[in-house]
Amino acid sequence: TSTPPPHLDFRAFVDALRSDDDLADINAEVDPNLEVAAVTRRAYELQSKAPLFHNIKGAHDGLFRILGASGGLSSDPQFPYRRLVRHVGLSPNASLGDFIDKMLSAKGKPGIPPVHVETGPCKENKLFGNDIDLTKLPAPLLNKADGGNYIQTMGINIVQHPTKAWVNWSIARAMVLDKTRMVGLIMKPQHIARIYAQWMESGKDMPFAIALGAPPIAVMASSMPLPEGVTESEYVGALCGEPLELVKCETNDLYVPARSEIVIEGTVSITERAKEGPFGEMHGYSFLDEELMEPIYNVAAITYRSGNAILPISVPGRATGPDETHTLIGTLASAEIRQLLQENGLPVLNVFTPYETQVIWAAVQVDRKKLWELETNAEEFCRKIGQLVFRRKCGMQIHRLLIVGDDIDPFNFKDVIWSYASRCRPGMDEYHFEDVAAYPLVPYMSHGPGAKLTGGKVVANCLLPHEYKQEQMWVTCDFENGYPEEIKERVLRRWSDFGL
Ligand SMILES: Cc1cc2c3c(c1C)C(C)(C)C[C@H]1C[C@@H](c4ccccc4)[C@]4(C(=O)NC(=O)N=C4N2C[C@H](O)[C@H](O)[C@H](O)COP(=O)(O)O)N31
Ligand SMILES: [K+]
Ligand SMILES: [Mn+2]
Repeated sequence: TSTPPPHLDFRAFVDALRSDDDLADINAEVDPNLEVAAVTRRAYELQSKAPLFHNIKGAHDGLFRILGASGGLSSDPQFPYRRLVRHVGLSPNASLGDFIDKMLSAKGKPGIPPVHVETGPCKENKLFGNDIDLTKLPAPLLNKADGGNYIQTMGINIVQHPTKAWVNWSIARAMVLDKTRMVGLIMKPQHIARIYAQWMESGKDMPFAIALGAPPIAVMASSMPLPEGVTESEYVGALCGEPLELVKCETNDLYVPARSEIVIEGTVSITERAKEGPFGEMHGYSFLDEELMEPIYNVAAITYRSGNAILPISVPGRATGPDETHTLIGTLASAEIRQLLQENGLPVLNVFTPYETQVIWAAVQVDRKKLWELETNAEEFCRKIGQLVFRRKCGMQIHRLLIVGDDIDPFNFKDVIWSYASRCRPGMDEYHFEDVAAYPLVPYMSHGPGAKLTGGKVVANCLLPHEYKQEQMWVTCDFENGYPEEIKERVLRRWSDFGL
């Protein structure tokens, strides 16, 4: 069979990065104890090529190579989002707006259920029972403060509701605990936690599978807060217009993408917990007192591709050069927030979480002409948006919404911060929400002055009062807006002659 396109096959995705000259094949031996992660972290921060480590110290029997920064910005400044949009089959010059449009393009369409195939590349090698020793795998230590080796940061956590009506795909971190066990974060209101709670009620351990090196477009849907009850694999089918191909797990009834690099399967205990973390997280902090007791994953089988399977990793941290917790989590939550606001009839054009705000803030771009028709005002409009976004799961990790006009590009932080700094009057233009669910991983919540789990959210109105009812009463003083077309054309034509 011919190799599927990059958005449906991880290996093809890696080859596409190589043909884009956006991949560094590193054959020198590299240590999974911090060195691999440090290289990856610097690759994000310098927006270098994605590092593919072919020679990991301690790798054996084809387990494993490591790919870092699969969701980082591309190394070509002309196409900064190329690596991202390759996940969803868009052309190299596609924008973040195109990426969001693509991920929302299956809304309202019926899901296309995956098809079950007999076997696939992920079945080429199988480990059971005594052959399994997670402590012998080169699972990377990602940050000097981490509490363990996080083998799972970019795989798809697959769990099924006990009624079998819903199979959820998400990304949730997990670290090696011992020979056959991991421990991983399972936190409300995430769907893995909702389904886990159902298994607890049923009194049975929760079957799981983690598919690492899964089809890139499936990784995107796994990182997207799709509505409760939506089976991500069916949404991906609708996105692609064709069903995903899945194979059955060895030790439970779950199904995984047939072309995955590595599959870890087993059951999550509903009784046993262990200390999880600390973990260098998405806001750029690793708190040394992070004492989480999280559920234990009991590993019953590991299956993997021949030819040296590849483990993708994410090394979260400061978004000086964004990593997957910014480029995937932020952008995909933005998509669902836009969908929510548009479905509620609000004149919202786009939503985006600026990397410079560590994706804790989201800019909401409003069509001002349509806003006039609502005959509303800042207080009423901002409160309505806050009530919608802050009371839904897709808004969980956003703590500040900036309401900006259509003269502002939400993907351009200089635009966003200009309107916030100059049009949002302190003490009068911000509407606070203290009774909504917070995102506890935000440092001023987990280690801040107030309650940890609720509040700390605000909607900032970055529109002047008259923009709610008429044309803006100012000329923006920049080259684009401050001069007639004829002058701008003349200046552009003569620019090089001026020697500027
Ligand atoms: C792309 C990506 C997403 C992540 C994560 C990571 C990466 C790379 C790592 C690197 C492992 C870091 C932590 C960060 C950590 C995290 C925890 C809560 C909120 C945001 C992040 C968490 C996690 O450990 N637990 C969790 O519940 N959700 C996570 N998400 C967000 C979820 O994948 C996202 O929210 C989806 O929508 C879930 O699907 P669902 O809607 O429930 O079907 N991880
Ligand atoms: K998901
Ligand atoms: Mn879900």
